[in-house]
Amino acid sequence: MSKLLRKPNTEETSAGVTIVHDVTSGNSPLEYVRFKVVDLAPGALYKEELGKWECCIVALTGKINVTDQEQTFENLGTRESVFEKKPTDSVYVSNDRTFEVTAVNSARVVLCYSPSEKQLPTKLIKAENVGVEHRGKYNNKRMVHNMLTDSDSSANSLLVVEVYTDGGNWSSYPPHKHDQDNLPHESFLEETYYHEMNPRQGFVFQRVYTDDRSIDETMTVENGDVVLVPAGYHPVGVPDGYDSYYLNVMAGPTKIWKFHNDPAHEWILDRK
Ligand SMILES: O=C(O)C[C@@H](O)[C@H](O)C(=O)CO
Repeated sequence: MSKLLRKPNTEETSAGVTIVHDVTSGNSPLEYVRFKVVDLAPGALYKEELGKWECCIVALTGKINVTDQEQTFENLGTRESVFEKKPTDSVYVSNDRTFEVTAVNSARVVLCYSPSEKQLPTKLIKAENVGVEHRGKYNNKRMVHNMLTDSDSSANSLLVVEVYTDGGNWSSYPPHKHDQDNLPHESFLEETYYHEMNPRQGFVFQRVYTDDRSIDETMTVENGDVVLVPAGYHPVGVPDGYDSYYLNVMAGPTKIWKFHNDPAHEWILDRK
């Protein structure tokens, strides 16, 4: 299996808590992005001291309470399935704080991290304040939920978006990359993809490749998988009959998303 593809863990880690994914700099090629998916049974508690990491806690499905031990936000979460295709609530918690998440009912929580030194206020990102964007034409249509964008000063480094791609379409396409710290032309941002499919037995294909092909992996991605993008172009193709959801976390030395399209395929954008 590709080193860039991670399968979900289904074994309970402690009472009512399953760490489905845990991508760290120790077990991956990523230095700027850490990523975790946690399943909580009703009433279960997950607690973490952040140290020098900022974190965006996404109420992916189900309902949760979140506290940073000063403020508490209750009944966060808007959906039972990501395929309800409506935005959800998140909480931004800065470095050097401790947070707790308690499940009100059965919940899946996504934790998105990047290195951070400067403390910022804890912030509730309410579903109704998440920007919804429609991109693309022909078979390149997708819908994006912008939870933390590069123009949002709520976080130091983190970018978090959700992307819906209907069956038969492509996204992160034409292929683009952001692996050179060469602004204003291109920024360096690592990225993770957390994928789901509807119906859940579906699969999508994701290719991650660099110009020199030192990375060139084409992966069959199934429900609940994570794909790591340390560098390179990273398009996603979705077979007919199945809808795709993914959540992206991006971070790097500068919080600017300035991507570079693969020149071989950029013409896709110029079609009338
Ligand atoms: O517009 C899309 O297809 C989504 C992608 O831009 C995705 O968020 C990404 O690849 C970011 O670099």
